[in-house]
Amino acid sequence: MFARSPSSTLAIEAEGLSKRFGNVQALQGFSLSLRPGEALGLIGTNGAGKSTALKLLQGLRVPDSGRAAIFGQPAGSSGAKSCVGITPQNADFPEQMTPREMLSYAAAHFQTPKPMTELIEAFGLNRIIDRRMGGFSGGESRRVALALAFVGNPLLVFLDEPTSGLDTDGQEMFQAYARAYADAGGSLLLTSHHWDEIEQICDRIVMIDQGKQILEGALDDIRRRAGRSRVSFAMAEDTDLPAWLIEGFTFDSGRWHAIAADSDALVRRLIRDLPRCRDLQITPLDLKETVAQLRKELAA
Ligand SMILES: Nc1ncnc2c1ncn2[C@@H]1O[C@H](COP(=O)(O)OP(=O)(O)OP(=O)(O)O)[C@@H](O)[C@H]1O
Repeated sequence: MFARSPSSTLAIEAEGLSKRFGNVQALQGFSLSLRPGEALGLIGTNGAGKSTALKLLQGLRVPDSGRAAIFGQPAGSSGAKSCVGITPQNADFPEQMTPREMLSYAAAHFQTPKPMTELIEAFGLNRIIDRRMGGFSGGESRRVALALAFVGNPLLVFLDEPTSGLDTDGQEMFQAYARAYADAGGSLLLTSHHWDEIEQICDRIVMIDQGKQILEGALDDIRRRAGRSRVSFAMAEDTDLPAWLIEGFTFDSGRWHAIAADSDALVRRLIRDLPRCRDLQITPLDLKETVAQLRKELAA
């Protein structure tokens, strides 16, 4: 379904990338290796340096220091570009063209482009594929932009906030396609503020804060490192509860919740002190909670 990488060469190999804009150190000493078939999520607050990192890796900006290679070729070189799919920075498509014309035009530049039918289905373009793009909604343009990233059947795709402006259907379609792309050997680097999207697609995350990498690892390792689970049970908010429980738990949507390092011990205590509690559950933390927990520990 998707192109396979030619060898075991790393899809991305970046070392010590730094970029300053005036007084702002947008990125400092950014290093990254991405293997074929890996999906990596770059996360961080607004202004953390994510788009800057992507632009340096795409060769759209020149770093002040450091170097980056794409499948062994300098970022921004024609060799690197031929391996890469990106979404256009602004989806200001020519108003008179249709998505079919635009995608066909782009496809003609690649040796083994994706079949049009696959892109139409993957990104839900059937209703708009033959409409002129003048007047397209933000979400419609975004769907075309995402299809453009994949049209050349690339070995590596860069996606900067791919689903911003997309409706739920569009988000789900994109997530399924991106995950299938990585499972078939494609490499993917995306930025997103949607934690659930990162969890759906990515194997690994890198977190940036004020231009510096502060957390990196496979999602499973990061969850293990956080070493916490959520313990929750169903009970009315106005129940008379033991004092220790009121201090440690919060109430939300009909359930009491706590984050615990030793969930078994907490459950034993609950059963002893609150035998009436119902539907006791131990669940893993979601990515947002896991990262918040690790950041708390790093700051301590
Ligand atoms: N061309 C530029 N000129 C001046 N400052 C810039 C420029 N590009 C980025 N910056 C600054 O560099 C910092 C990093 O910006 P960047 O766009 O990489 O952040 P980001 O993590 O992608 O943020 P967001 O989540 O808001 O998109 C910010 O403080 C931003 O204002």
